Amino acid sequence: MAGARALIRALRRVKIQSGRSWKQILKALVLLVKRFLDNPQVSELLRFIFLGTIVETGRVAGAKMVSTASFKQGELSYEWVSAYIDHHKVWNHSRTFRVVARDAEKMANRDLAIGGGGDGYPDAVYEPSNSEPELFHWRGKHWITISKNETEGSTSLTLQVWSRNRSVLDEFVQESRTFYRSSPQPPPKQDYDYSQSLIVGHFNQADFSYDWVLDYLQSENVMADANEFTISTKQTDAGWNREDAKQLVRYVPSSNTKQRLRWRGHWMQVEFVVGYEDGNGRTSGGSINILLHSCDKAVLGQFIEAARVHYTNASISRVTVHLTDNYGSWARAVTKNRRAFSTLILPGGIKELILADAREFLASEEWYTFAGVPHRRGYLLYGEPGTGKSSTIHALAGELGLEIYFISLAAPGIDDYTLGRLIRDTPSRCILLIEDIDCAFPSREEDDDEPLLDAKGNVIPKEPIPPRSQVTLAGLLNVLDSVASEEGRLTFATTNHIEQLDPALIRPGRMDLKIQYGLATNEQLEQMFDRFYPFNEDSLPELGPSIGCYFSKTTGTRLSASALGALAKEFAVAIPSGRYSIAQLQGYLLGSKNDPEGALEGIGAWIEAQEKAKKEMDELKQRRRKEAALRRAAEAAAEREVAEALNGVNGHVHENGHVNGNGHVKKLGSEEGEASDS
Ligand SMILES: Nc1ncnc2c1ncn2[C@@H]1O[C@H](COP(=O)(O)OP(=O)(O)OP(=O)(O)O)[C@@H](O)[C@H]1O
Repeated sequence: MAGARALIRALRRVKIQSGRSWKQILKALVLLVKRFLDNPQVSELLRFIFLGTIVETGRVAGAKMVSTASFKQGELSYEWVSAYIDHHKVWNHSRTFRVVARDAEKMANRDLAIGGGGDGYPDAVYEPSNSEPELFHWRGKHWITISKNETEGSTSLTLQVWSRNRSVLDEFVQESRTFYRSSPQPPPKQDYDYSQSLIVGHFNQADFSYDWVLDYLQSENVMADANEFTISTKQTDAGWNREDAKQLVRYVPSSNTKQRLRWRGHWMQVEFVVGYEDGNGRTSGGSINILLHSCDKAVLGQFIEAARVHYTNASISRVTVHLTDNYGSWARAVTKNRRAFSTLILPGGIKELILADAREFLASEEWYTFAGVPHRRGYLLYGEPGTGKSSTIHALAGELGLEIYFISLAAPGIDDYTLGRLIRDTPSRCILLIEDIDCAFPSREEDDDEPLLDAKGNVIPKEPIPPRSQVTLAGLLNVLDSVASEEGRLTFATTNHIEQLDPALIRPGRMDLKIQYGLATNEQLEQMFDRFYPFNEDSLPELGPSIGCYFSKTTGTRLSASALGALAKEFAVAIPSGRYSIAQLQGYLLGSKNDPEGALEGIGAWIEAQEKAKKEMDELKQRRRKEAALRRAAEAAAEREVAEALNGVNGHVHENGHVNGNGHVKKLGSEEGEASDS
């Protein structure tokens, strides 16, 4: 408007100054404009401006008609949209692909694979790559152009939704998300860090939750989808292949394989990171990483709780023993079949006493708190080897439903510091088992005798000397008294040499109940025979000898319960009481598993052989000791002779000042000697 007014004012001034009429002035003006437009450059410029205005107006109007969104790989939203458009076969008309070799069976859109006809060889699969925009007629009413861009390792999808209403894009994204969440097809394996959007849980092998999760995942058959395995024949790996738990070859997850499974409506990715093996064949440092397709932390909590409950239930029939690694951490757990308490053969009332004591202790936590007494209890089981100390602890753990945390004080890497850490890391209500506690104190005299030889000149093995421990008495006492030991923990220590233990270690408060395990009494021997040869009425004699059904060698008839009882009594009295361990006799009876009469018949000869071997060994030891004593006496006499001879010389040397103040003779040829000679 301002421009038009200025033009009118200018024309007025021209009219006044020139004295021409308005008609003449306008005519001149039209002529001027016409000349100007006749100039081709000017007209071209004007046309350009005109067209530009139209295009720009169209573009602005068009931009209001389309919603654009891009999705970058590495973001979960990319996976939603990608899975959704794969499902709708958007790329089927594309002409730009990358061809990869995959198993077409596992592809979301199998139309993009050139199948090999099930020949067991990978198929050629077309993966859409940098593409021209593809048109997708979504829900039959909205047009969406989708293009894929790959530049320098970064991939993205760009969507243009042709609608004036942005809510169409919202709905599309929402639908992709829902589709992805509820898809029966497992989500693709993720290599990206989704910790910003999803819950990620790391379960380290050193933590007990690792065992829960491992056990739980085994039961969920997580390996079903895997295509990378380590083949194992170890019994401890049983479970990853559930089809036949007894088969010898097992498929265990290889390092860093990622498996997907759906858990209570949530997809999760399980990454199994294999640890490293130490010199003793124990692995540590492994982990299980779980990427949970949820951002609700409560879901992770539920998962852990489910794993814990599953583990606890599964352990009811088994006893779990936790072992340490070479670095002083809890490394792995092994499970053993529970040993029935009734299979322990101990003199009257001992096992009942231990069980009742432990039960009473576990049930009286409140009392301990009330009385201000640390809630812990120590048991020392001592006595001859092979008399049932370890077996008692395993049976007790099964009976009380507790796990065993086993520490060998002689294990490499266990010192005062690591021992303290191990104890701190054990949960409350467990059995802490410290085996061969005497090896913590190197007071035991080393047997430095020369090896004993038998009649044939073979070396007779010595009684094994427990390896020395780096743990000190003070360190062990500290750990036993520490606050960390006050949480309802039963500490069991075993030893074959109670006489070598410091009284401070076994005083009440540290070791509250001390139980001696002796060699088998007649009562125990009878019980043992009964356990080996029980009578089972239900066993069918026609099937031949079996557990609970034995036959007489002389008559060929089945042995009755009373006949077996009589054999047991005879067996017990045939063996001198307190002479052999249960383990020794167990070894003997294993040779006549289905033959009680044979076991009784052979026991005399067995005892004879044992006694003979023992006598020979004692004689040999005695002879050797005598020889060693004689040899030492001869050596001492020879040393004395040399010393006396030297003393004679020293009488002379002394004058030259060569005997030191302590009466010790300086070594000839030593610096001092040489100096004085010169
Ligand atoms: N009292 C027992 N009752 C039942 N079985 C026993 C008994 N004593 C020994 N055994 C059997 O003998 C074997 C060794 O027993 P165990 O390891 O419990 O003995 P230990 O006293 O702990 O020996 P060590 O002192 O050498 O460790 C086991 O197979 C066990 O079944």
